[in-house]
Amino acid sequence: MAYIEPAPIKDKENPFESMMSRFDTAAQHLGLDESVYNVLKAPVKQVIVNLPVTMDDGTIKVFEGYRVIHSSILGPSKGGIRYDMQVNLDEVKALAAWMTWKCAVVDIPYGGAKGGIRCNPRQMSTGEIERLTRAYTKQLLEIFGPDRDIPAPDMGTGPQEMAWLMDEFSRSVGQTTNAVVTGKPLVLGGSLGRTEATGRGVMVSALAAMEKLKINPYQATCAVQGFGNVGSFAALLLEERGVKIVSISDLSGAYYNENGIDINAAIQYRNNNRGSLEGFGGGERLGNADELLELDVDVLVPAALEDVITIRNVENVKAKLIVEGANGPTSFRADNVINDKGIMVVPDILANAGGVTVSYFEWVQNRLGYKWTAERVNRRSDRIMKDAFDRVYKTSLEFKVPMRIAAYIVAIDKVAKTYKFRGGF
Ligand SMILES: NC(=O)C1=CN([C@@H]2O[C@H](COP(=O)(O)OP(=O)(O)OC[C@H]3O[C@@H](n4cnc5c(N)ncnc54)[C@H](O)[C@@H]3O)[C@@H](O)[C@H]2O)C=CC1
Ligand SMILES: O=C(O)CCC(=O)C(=O)O
Repeated sequence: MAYIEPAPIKDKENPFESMMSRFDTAAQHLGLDESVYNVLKAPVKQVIVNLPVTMDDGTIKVFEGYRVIHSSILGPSKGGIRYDMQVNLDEVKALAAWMTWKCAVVDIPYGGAKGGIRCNPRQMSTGEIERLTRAYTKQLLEIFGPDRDIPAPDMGTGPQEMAWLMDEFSRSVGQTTNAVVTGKPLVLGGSLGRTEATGRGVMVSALAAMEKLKINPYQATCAVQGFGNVGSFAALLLEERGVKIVSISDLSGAYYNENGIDINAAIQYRNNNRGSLEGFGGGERLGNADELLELDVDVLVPAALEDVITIRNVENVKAKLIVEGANGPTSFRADNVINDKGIMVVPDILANAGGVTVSYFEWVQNRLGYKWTAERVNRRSDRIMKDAFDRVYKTSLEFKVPMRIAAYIVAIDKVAKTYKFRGGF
Protein backbone atom coordinates (compact mmCIF):
# COMPACT_ATOMS: atom_id res chain seq x y z
CA MET A 1 0.00 0.00 0.00
CA ALA A 2 1.27 3.49 -0.91
CA TYR A 3 1.52 5.03 2.55
CA ILE A 4 3.16 8.45 2.81
CA GLU A 5 6.47 8.61 4.69
CA PRO A 6 6.54 11.28 7.42
CA ALA A 7 8.41 14.31 6.09
CA PRO A 8 11.51 15.60 7.94
CA ILE A 9 10.97 18.25 10.63
CA LYS A 10 10.54 21.69 9.08
CA ASP A 11 10.11 25.13 10.55
CA LYS A 12 6.41 25.17 9.80
CA GLU A 13 3.99 22.31 10.33
CA ASN A 14 1.67 21.30 7.52
CA PRO A 15 -1.88 20.40 8.62
CA PHE A 16 -2.47 18.21 5.56
CA GLU A 17 0.57 16.13 6.52
CA SER A 18 -0.77 15.85 10.07
CA MET A 19 -4.13 14.66 8.76
CA MET A 20 -2.50 12.12 6.40
CA SER A 21 -0.23 10.73 9.10
CA ARG A 22 -3.21 9.85 11.33
CA PHE A 23 -5.20 8.62 8.31
CA ASP A 24 -2.33 6.27 7.37
CA THR A 25 -1.99 4.89 10.90
CA ALA A 26 -5.73 4.23 11.17
CA ALA A 27 -5.84 2.72 7.65
CA GLN A 28 -3.07 0.29 8.65
CA HIS A 29 -4.98 -0.76 11.80
CA LEU A 30 -8.09 -1.35 9.69
CA GLY A 31 -6.21 -3.19 6.93
CA LEU A 32 -7.88 -0.83 4.45
CA ASP A 33 -7.55 -2.13 0.92
CA GLU A 34 -5.41 -0.11 -1.44
CA SER A 35 -8.12 1.00 -3.86
CA VAL A 36 -10.28 2.40 -1.06
CA TYR A 37 -7.19 4.00 0.51
CA ASN A 38 -6.43 5.74 -2.77
CA VAL A 39 -10.01 7.00 -3.11
CA LEU A 40 -10.10 8.42 0.41
CA LYS A 41 -6.66 9.95 0.65
CA ALA A 42 -7.19 12.84 -1.78
CA PRO A 43 -9.99 15.40 -2.18
CA VAL A 44 -12.42 14.89 -5.07
CA LYS A 45 -12.43 18.57 -6.05
CA GLN A 46 -10.23 21.60 -5.33
CA VAL A 47 -11.39 24.99 -6.58
CA ILE A 48 -9.34 28.20 -6.42
CA VAL A 49 -11.09 31.44 -7.30
CA ASN A 50 -9.89 35.00 -7.80
CA LEU A 51 -12.21 37.54 -6.26
CA PRO A 52 -11.95 41.17 -7.37
CA VAL A 53 -13.61 43.43 -4.79
CA THR A 54 -14.14 47.19 -4.90
CA MET A 55 -12.79 48.55 -1.63
CA ASP A 56 -14.29 51.56 0.14
CA ASP A 57 -11.56 53.84 -1.24
CA GLY A 58 -12.51 52.92 -4.82
CA THR A 59 -9.51 50.66 -5.52
CA ILE A 60 -10.01 47.09 -6.65
CA LYS A 61 -8.33 44.39 -4.61
CA VAL A 62 -8.15 40.76 -5.71
CA PHE A 63 -8.52 38.08 -3.05
CA GLU A 64 -7.83 34.36 -3.40
CA GLY A 65 -10.60 31.98 -2.30
CA TYR A 66 -10.78 28.21 -2.02
CA ARG A 67 -13.37 25.47 -1.77
CA VAL A 68 -12.21 21.89 -1.41
CA ILE A 69 -14.61 18.95 -1.49
CA HIS A 70 -12.86 16.05 0.14
CA SER A 71 -15.65 13.48 -0.17
CA SER A 72 -19.36 13.15 -0.95
CA ILE A 73 -19.55 9.45 -0.19
CA LEU A 74 -21.78 9.80 2.88
CA GLY A 75 -23.91 12.61 1.42
CA PRO A 76 -23.68 16.27 0.35
CA SER A 77 -20.39 17.77 1.43
CA LYS A 78 -20.41 20.01 4.49
CA GLY A 79 -17.92 22.40 6.03
CA GLY A 80 -17.23 25.94 7.10
CA ILE A 81 -15.68 28.94 5.39
CA ARG A 82 -12.66 30.61 6.98
CA TYR A 83 -11.57 34.23 6.54
CA ASP A 84 -7.96 34.56 7.65
CA MET A 85 -4.59 35.69 6.31
CA GLN A 86 -3.10 32.20 6.78
CA VAL A 87 -5.66 30.46 4.52
CA ASN A 88 -3.91 28.33 1.88
CA LEU A 89 -4.72 25.27 -0.20
CA ASP A 90 -2.99 22.71 2.03
CA GLU A 91 -4.80 24.05 5.08
CA VAL A 92 -8.19 23.95 3.33
CA LYS A 93 -7.47 20.41 2.06
CA ALA A 94 -6.73 19.23 5.60
CA LEU A 95 -9.81 20.99 6.99
CA ALA A 96 -11.99 19.43 4.26
CA ALA A 97 -10.74 15.92 5.04
CA TRP A 98 -11.29 16.49 8.77
CA MET A 99 -14.92 17.34 7.92
CA THR A 100 -15.34 13.96 6.19
CA TRP A 101 -14.00 12.12 9.23
CA LYS A 102 -15.91 14.34 11.67
CA CYS A 103 -19.30 13.77 10.03
CA ALA A 104 -18.60 10.03 9.97
CA VAL A 105 -17.58 9.95 13.67
CA VAL A 106 -20.88 11.52 14.75
CA ASP A 107 -22.76 9.49 12.16
CA ILE A 108 -24.47 12.27 10.21
CA PRO A 109 -25.19 11.89 6.47
CA TYR A 110 -22.65 14.34 5.06
CA GLY A 111 -19.36 14.27 3.23
CA GLY A 112 -16.61 16.76 3.96
CA ALA A 113 -15.63 20.12 2.47
CA LYS A 114 -14.07 23.39 3.56
CA GLY A 115 -13.60 26.83 2.11
CA GLY A 116 -11.62 29.93 2.85
CA ILE A 117 -10.54 33.31 1.63
CA ARG A 118 -7.12 34.76 2.37
CA CYS A 119 -8.08 38.10 3.88
CA ASN A 120 -7.97 39.98 7.16
CA PRO A 121 -11.61 40.66 8.07
CA ARG A 122 -10.53 42.74 11.06
CA GLN A 123 -9.09 45.30 8.65
CA MET A 124 -12.10 45.39 6.32
CA SER A 125 -15.35 47.34 6.55
CA THR A 126 -18.71 45.57 6.70
CA GLY A 127 -19.40 46.62 3.10
CA GLU A 128 -16.08 45.18 1.87
CA ILE A 129 -16.71 41.87 3.66
CA GLU A 130 -20.21 41.72 2.17
CA ARG A 131 -18.91 42.33 -1.38
CA LEU A 132 -16.18 39.73 -0.85
CA THR A 133 -18.69 37.14 0.42
CA ARG A 134 -21.03 37.77 -2.50
CA ALA A 135 -18.15 37.53 -5.01
CA TYR A 136 -17.07 34.20 -3.48
CA THR A 137 -20.63 32.86 -3.60
CA LYS A 138 -21.09 33.90 -7.25
CA GLN A 139 -17.90 32.09 -8.22
CA LEU A 140 -19.03 28.92 -6.46
CA LEU A 141 -22.70 28.80 -7.50
CA GLU A 142 -22.16 25.52 -9.31
CA ILE A 143 -20.53 23.93 -6.28
CA PHE A 144 -22.94 25.02 -3.53
CA GLY A 145 -26.46 23.65 -3.14
CA PRO A 146 -28.62 22.09 -0.40
CA ASP A 147 -28.03 18.64 -1.91
CA ARG A 148 -24.48 19.26 -3.15
CA ASP A 149 -22.26 21.28 -0.86
CA ILE A 150 -23.43 23.18 2.23
CA PRO A 151 -21.12 25.80 3.79
CA ALA A 152 -21.19 27.08 7.39
CA PRO A 153 -19.16 29.47 9.58
CA ASP A 154 -15.57 28.90 10.67
CA MET A 155 -12.82 31.20 11.93
CA GLY A 156 -13.48 34.80 10.94
CA THR A 157 -17.04 34.19 9.69
CA GLY A 158 -20.42 34.02 11.40
CA PRO A 159 -24.18 34.36 10.84
CA GLN A 160 -23.91 37.61 8.84
CA GLU A 161 -21.59 36.09 6.19
CA MET A 162 -23.89 33.05 5.99
CA ALA A 163 -26.88 35.37 5.45
CA TRP A 164 -25.13 37.12 2.53
CA LEU A 165 -24.16 33.76 1.04
CA MET A 166 -27.72 32.50 1.34
CA ASP A 167 -29.10 35.70 -0.22
CA GLU A 168 -26.65 35.67 -3.15
CA PHE A 169 -27.34 32.00 -3.87
CA SER A 170 -31.13 32.50 -3.58
CA ARG A 171 -31.04 35.46 -6.02
CA SER A 172 -29.20 33.40 -8.58
CA VAL A 173 -31.61 30.45 -8.45
CA GLY A 174 -34.68 32.72 -8.21
CA GLN A 175 -36.05 31.38 -4.93
CA THR A 176 -35.20 31.58 -1.25
CA THR A 177 -33.04 28.55 -0.54
CA ASN A 178 -32.13 28.68 3.12
CA ALA A 179 -30.88 25.06 3.28
CA VAL A 180 -27.85 26.00 1.12
CA VAL A 181 -25.96 27.17 4.19
CA THR A 182 -26.08 26.66 7.97
CA GLY A 183 -25.11 28.87 10.89
CA LYS A 184 -27.55 31.52 9.61
CA PRO A 185 -29.18 34.16 11.80
CA LEU A 186 -32.32 32.79 13.51
CA VAL A 187 -34.66 35.00 11.44
CA LEU A 188 -33.31 33.49 8.22
CA GLY A 189 -33.88 29.90 9.30
CA GLY A 190 -30.92 29.46 11.63
CA SER A 191 -31.29 26.86 14.35
CA LEU A 192 -31.58 27.59 18.03
CA GLY A 193 -28.45 26.26 19.68
CA ARG A 194 -26.13 26.52 16.62
CA THR A 195 -24.13 29.47 17.97
CA GLU A 196 -23.24 27.58 21.16
CA ALA A 197 -23.17 24.11 19.55
CA THR A 198 -19.43 23.62 19.00
CA GLY A 199 -18.53 24.85 22.50
CA ARG A 200 -21.33 22.75 23.94
CA GLY A 201 -19.98 19.62 22.23
CA VAL A 202 -16.52 20.44 23.63
CA MET A 203 -18.08 20.61 27.11
CA VAL A 204 -19.95 17.29 26.67
CA SER A 205 -16.84 15.46 25.46
CA ALA A 206 -14.65 17.07 28.14
CA LEU A 207 -17.02 15.88 30.88
CA ALA A 208 -17.17 12.39 29.36
CA ALA A 209 -13.36 12.21 29.30
CA MET A 210 -13.07 13.60 32.84
CA GLU A 211 -15.35 10.84 34.02
CA LYS A 212 -13.05 8.22 32.45
CA LEU A 213 -10.01 9.90 34.04
CA LYS A 214 -11.83 10.25 37.39
CA ILE A 215 -11.36 14.03 37.40
CA ASN A 216 -14.06 15.73 39.45
CA PRO A 217 -15.25 18.81 37.45
CA TYR A 218 -15.78 20.72 40.70
CA GLN A 219 -12.10 20.30 41.57
CA ALA A 220 -10.74 20.70 38.05
CA THR A 221 -8.88 23.60 36.46
CA CYS A 222 -8.90 24.44 32.79
CA ALA A 223 -7.18 26.76 30.30
CA VAL A 224 -8.85 27.74 27.02
CA GLN A 225 -6.89 29.10 24.05
CA GLY A 226 -9.03 31.24 21.72
CA PHE A 227 -12.02 33.24 22.89
CA GLY A 228 -14.17 33.31 19.76
CA ASN A 229 -17.24 31.25 19.05
CA VAL A 230 -15.83 27.89 20.16
CA GLY A 231 -13.53 28.92 23.01
CA SER A 232 -15.89 31.32 24.76
CA PHE A 233 -18.86 28.94 24.78
CA ALA A 234 -16.69 25.98 25.79
CA ALA A 235 -15.33 28.06 28.70
CA LEU A 236 -18.78 29.31 29.73
CA LEU A 237 -20.43 25.89 29.64
CA LEU A 238 -17.55 24.18 31.47
CA GLU A 239 -17.63 26.92 34.10
CA GLU A 240 -21.38 26.36 34.52
CA ARG A 241 -20.60 22.69 35.27
CA GLY A 242 -18.14 23.53 38.03
CA VAL A 243 -14.80 23.65 36.19
CA LYS A 244 -12.55 26.54 37.21
CA ILE A 245 -11.32 28.33 34.08
CA VAL A 246 -7.99 29.78 35.21
CA SER A 247 -6.78 31.09 31.86
CA ILE A 248 -8.21 32.31 28.55
CA SER A 249 -6.56 33.92 25.54
CA ASP A 250 -7.16 35.50 22.18
CA LEU A 251 -5.06 37.41 19.64
CA SER A 252 -4.53 40.16 22.22
CA GLY A 253 -2.77 37.84 24.72
CA ALA A 254 -3.45 35.38 27.55
CA TYR A 255 -5.06 36.18 30.92
CA TYR A 256 -4.61 34.17 34.13
CA ASN A 257 -6.48 34.14 37.43
CA GLU A 258 -5.79 31.32 39.89
CA ASN A 259 -9.19 31.87 41.52
CA GLY A 260 -10.97 31.42 38.21
CA ILE A 261 -11.87 33.91 35.49
CA ASP A 262 -15.47 35.14 35.45
CA ILE A 263 -16.34 33.94 31.94
CA ASN A 264 -19.60 35.87 31.65
CA ALA A 265 -17.70 39.04 32.48
CA ALA A 266 -15.02 38.18 29.92
CA ILE A 267 -17.64 37.59 27.21
CA GLN A 268 -19.34 40.87 28.03
CA TYR A 269 -15.99 42.69 27.99
CA ARG A 270 -15.11 41.18 24.59
CA ASN A 271 -18.54 42.00 23.13
CA ASN A 272 -18.16 45.65 24.17
CA ASN A 273 -14.55 45.81 22.95
CA ARG A 274 -14.89 45.02 19.22
CA GLY A 275 -14.46 41.29 19.80
CA SER A 276 -11.13 41.54 21.66
CA LEU A 277 -10.00 40.78 25.23
CA GLU A 278 -7.36 43.55 24.94
CA GLY A 279 -7.25 45.32 28.33
CA PHE A 280 -9.35 42.68 30.14
CA GLY A 281 -8.84 43.15 33.86
CA GLY A 282 -10.26 39.87 35.17
CA GLY A 283 -6.86 38.19 35.23
CA GLU A 284 -3.17 39.03 35.05
CA ARG A 285 -1.71 39.11 31.56
CA LEU A 286 0.81 36.35 30.85
CA GLY A 287 4.15 37.51 29.38
CA ASN A 288 3.75 35.21 26.39
CA ALA A 289 0.29 34.10 25.26
CA ASP A 290 1.57 30.59 24.44
CA GLU A 291 2.39 30.07 28.16
CA LEU A 292 -1.30 29.19 28.47
CA LEU A 293 -0.59 25.87 26.74
CA GLU A 294 2.00 24.95 29.36
CA LEU A 295 0.02 25.82 32.50
CA ASP A 296 -0.36 23.21 35.22
CA VAL A 297 -4.09 22.60 34.67
CA ASP A 298 -6.23 19.46 34.49
CA VAL A 299 -7.83 20.30 31.16
CA LEU A 300 -6.47 22.20 28.18
CA VAL A 301 -8.85 23.34 25.44
CA PRO A 302 -7.05 24.68 22.35
CA ALA A 303 -9.83 26.51 20.47
CA ALA A 304 -8.04 28.85 18.08
CA LEU A 305 -5.84 27.50 15.30
CA GLU A 306 -3.87 24.56 13.93
CA ASP A 307 -0.48 23.38 15.12
CA VAL A 308 -0.20 25.12 18.47
CA ILE A 309 0.92 21.96 20.29
CA THR A 310 3.98 20.81 18.40
CA ILE A 311 7.26 18.99 18.93
CA ARG A 312 8.65 22.35 20.14
CA ASN A 313 6.42 22.75 23.21
CA VAL A 314 4.74 19.39 23.82
CA GLU A 315 7.30 18.34 26.47
CA ASN A 316 6.11 21.30 28.56
CA VAL A 317 2.39 20.53 28.36
CA LYS A 318 1.18 19.58 31.85
CA ALA A 319 -2.56 19.05 31.34
CA LYS A 320 -3.97 15.56 31.97
CA LEU A 321 -6.60 16.01 29.30
CA ILE A 322 -6.59 17.94 26.01
CA VAL A 323 -9.97 18.56 24.39
CA GLU A 324 -9.47 19.91 20.87
CA GLY A 325 -12.00 22.65 20.17
CA ALA A 326 -9.95 23.85 17.19
CA ASN A 327 -9.32 21.80 14.07
CA GLY A 328 -5.81 20.36 14.00
CA PRO A 329 -4.32 22.12 17.06
CA THR A 330 -1.85 19.27 17.63
CA SER A 331 0.74 18.43 14.99
CA PHE A 332 1.27 14.73 14.33
CA ARG A 333 4.87 14.95 15.50
CA ALA A 334 3.62 15.78 19.00
CA ASP A 335 1.38 12.69 19.19
CA ASN A 336 4.00 10.24 20.45
CA VAL A 337 5.14 12.55 23.25
CA ILE A 338 1.53 13.10 24.29
CA ASN A 339 0.92 9.37 24.36
CA ASP A 340 4.16 8.69 26.27
CA LYS A 341 3.16 11.28 28.86
CA GLY A 342 -0.20 9.54 29.30
CA ILE A 343 -2.22 12.60 28.34
CA MET A 344 -5.70 11.80 27.04
CA VAL A 345 -6.68 13.72 23.91
CA VAL A 346 -10.27 14.07 22.77
CA PRO A 347 -9.41 14.74 19.12
CA ASP A 348 -10.83 17.55 17.01
CA ILE A 349 -12.90 15.30 14.74
CA LEU A 350 -14.80 14.18 17.85
CA ALA A 351 -14.55 17.09 20.31
CA ASN A 352 -15.68 19.88 17.98
CA ALA A 353 -18.30 17.90 16.07
CA GLY A 354 -21.17 19.52 18.00
CA GLY A 355 -21.15 22.40 15.50
CA VAL A 356 -21.70 20.34 12.39
CA THR A 357 -24.21 18.20 14.28
CA VAL A 358 -26.43 21.20 14.97
CA SER A 359 -25.76 22.44 11.42
CA TYR A 360 -27.29 19.15 10.31
CA PHE A 361 -30.30 19.84 12.55
CA GLU A 362 -30.56 23.32 10.98
CA TRP A 363 -30.57 21.81 7.48
CA VAL A 364 -33.20 19.24 8.54
CA GLN A 365 -35.41 22.00 10.00
CA ASN A 366 -35.02 24.12 6.84
CA ARG A 367 -36.10 21.18 4.70
CA LEU A 368 -39.04 20.43 6.98
CA GLY A 369 -40.03 24.10 7.16
CA TYR A 370 -40.25 23.67 10.92
CA LYS A 371 -38.42 24.97 14.00
CA TRP A 372 -37.22 22.82 16.88
CA THR A 373 -37.00 24.13 20.44
CA ALA A 374 -33.56 24.80 21.95
CA GLU A 375 -34.26 22.01 24.43
CA ARG A 376 -34.79 19.50 21.61
CA VAL A 377 -31.66 20.64 19.74
CA ASN A 378 -29.46 20.44 22.83
CA ARG A 379 -30.84 17.12 24.04
CA ARG A 380 -30.29 15.49 20.64
CA SER A 381 -26.84 16.96 20.06
CA ASP A 382 -25.68 16.02 23.58
CA ARG A 383 -26.84 12.45 22.92
CA ILE A 384 -25.01 12.30 19.59
CA MET A 385 -21.82 13.68 21.14
CA LYS A 386 -21.94 11.29 24.09
CA ASP A 387 -22.66 8.27 21.85
CA ALA A 388 -19.78 9.26 19.56
CA PHE A 389 -17.45 9.63 22.55
CA ASP A 390 -18.43 6.17 23.82
CA ARG A 391 -17.96 4.64 20.35
CA VAL A 392 -14.48 6.12 20.01
CA TYR A 393 -13.50 5.20 23.59
CA LYS A 394 -14.60 1.60 23.04
CA THR A 395 -12.64 1.45 19.76
CA SER A 396 -9.54 2.80 21.50
CA LEU A 397 -9.72 -0.08 24.00
CA GLU A 398 -10.48 -2.63 21.29
CA PHE A 399 -7.56 -1.59 19.01
CA LYS A 400 -5.31 -0.50 21.92
CA VAL A 401 -4.76 2.90 20.29
CA PRO A 402 -5.10 6.51 21.51
CA MET A 403 -8.48 8.23 21.15
CA ARG A 404 -7.30 10.15 18.07
CA ILE A 405 -6.46 7.04 16.06
CA ALA A 406 -9.63 5.38 17.35
CA ALA A 407 -11.71 8.29 16.00
CA TYR A 408 -10.06 7.93 12.57
CA ILE A 409 -10.68 4.16 12.67
CA VAL A 410 -14.40 4.69 13.40
CA ALA A 411 -14.65 7.31 10.63
CA ILE A 412 -12.64 5.59 7.91
CA ASP A 413 -14.40 2.29 8.56
CA LYS A 414 -17.80 3.92 8.06
CA VAL A 415 -16.82 5.84 4.90
CA ALA A 416 -15.02 2.80 3.41
CA LYS A 417 -18.01 0.50 4.04
CA THR A 418 -20.38 3.05 2.51
CA TYR A 419 -18.07 3.43 -0.49
CA LYS A 420 -17.96 -0.32 -1.05
CA PHE A 421 -21.75 -0.65 -0.90
CA ARG A 422 -22.27 2.29 -3.26
CA GLY A 423 -19.43 1.43 -5.63
CA GLY A 424 -18.87 3.08 -8.98
CA PHE A 425 -17.34 6.34 -7.86
N1 LIG B 1 -17.29 27.89 14.56
C1 LIG B 1 -17.54 26.60 14.55
O1 LIG B 1 -18.69 26.16 14.63
C2 LIG B 1 -16.42 25.62 14.51
C3 LIG B 1 -15.10 26.00 14.62
N2 LIG B 1 -14.13 25.04 14.69
C4 LIG B 1 -12.73 25.40 14.83
O2 LIG B 1 -12.52 26.09 16.07
C5 LIG B 1 -11.44 27.02 15.93
C6 LIG B 1 -11.93 28.41 16.34
O3 LIG B 1 -13.02 28.75 15.50
P1 LIG B 1 -14.06 29.90 15.91
O4 LIG B 1 -14.20 29.95 17.39
O5 LIG B 1 -15.26 29.67 15.07
O6 LIG B 1 -13.30 31.16 15.38
P2 LIG B 1 -13.49 32.69 15.83
O7 LIG B 1 -13.03 33.49 14.69
O8 LIG B 1 -14.86 32.91 16.39
O9 LIG B 1 -12.47 32.83 17.06
C7 LIG B 1 -11.11 32.54 16.95
C8 LIG B 1 -10.46 32.97 18.27
O10 LIG B 1 -9.10 32.55 18.28
C9 LIG B 1 -8.30 33.67 18.68
N3 LIG B 1 -6.95 33.49 18.18
C10 LIG B 1 -6.49 33.58 16.91
N4 LIG B 1 -5.17 33.38 16.90
C11 LIG B 1 -4.80 33.15 18.18
C12 LIG B 1 -3.58 32.84 18.81
N5 LIG B 1 -2.45 32.76 18.11
N6 LIG B 1 -3.58 32.65 20.16
C13 LIG B 1 -4.71 32.74 20.87
N7 LIG B 1 -5.90 33.00 20.32
C14 LIG B 1 -5.93 33.20 19.00
C15 LIG B 1 -9.02 34.87 18.10
O11 LIG B 1 -8.61 36.08 18.72
C16 LIG B 1 -10.45 34.50 18.48
O12 LIG B 1 -10.69 34.75 19.84
C17 LIG B 1 -10.96 26.90 14.48
O13 LIG B 1 -9.94 25.94 14.44
C18 LIG B 1 -12.19 26.34 13.77
O14 LIG B 1 -11.86 25.64 12.58
C19 LIG B 1 -14.43 23.71 14.68
C20 LIG B 1 -15.71 23.30 14.56
C21 LIG B 1 -16.80 24.20 14.37
O1 LIG C 1 -21.26 23.51 10.83
C1 LIG C 1 -20.73 23.04 9.84
O2 LIG C 1 -21.34 22.63 8.88
C2 LIG C 1 -19.23 22.91 9.73
C3 LIG C 1 -18.46 23.56 10.84
C4 LIG C 1 -17.01 23.38 10.58
O3 LIG C 1 -16.49 23.98 9.66
C5 LIG C 1 -16.21 22.48 11.37
O4 LIG C 1 -16.77 21.64 12.07
O5 LIG C 1 -14.98 22.56 11.30
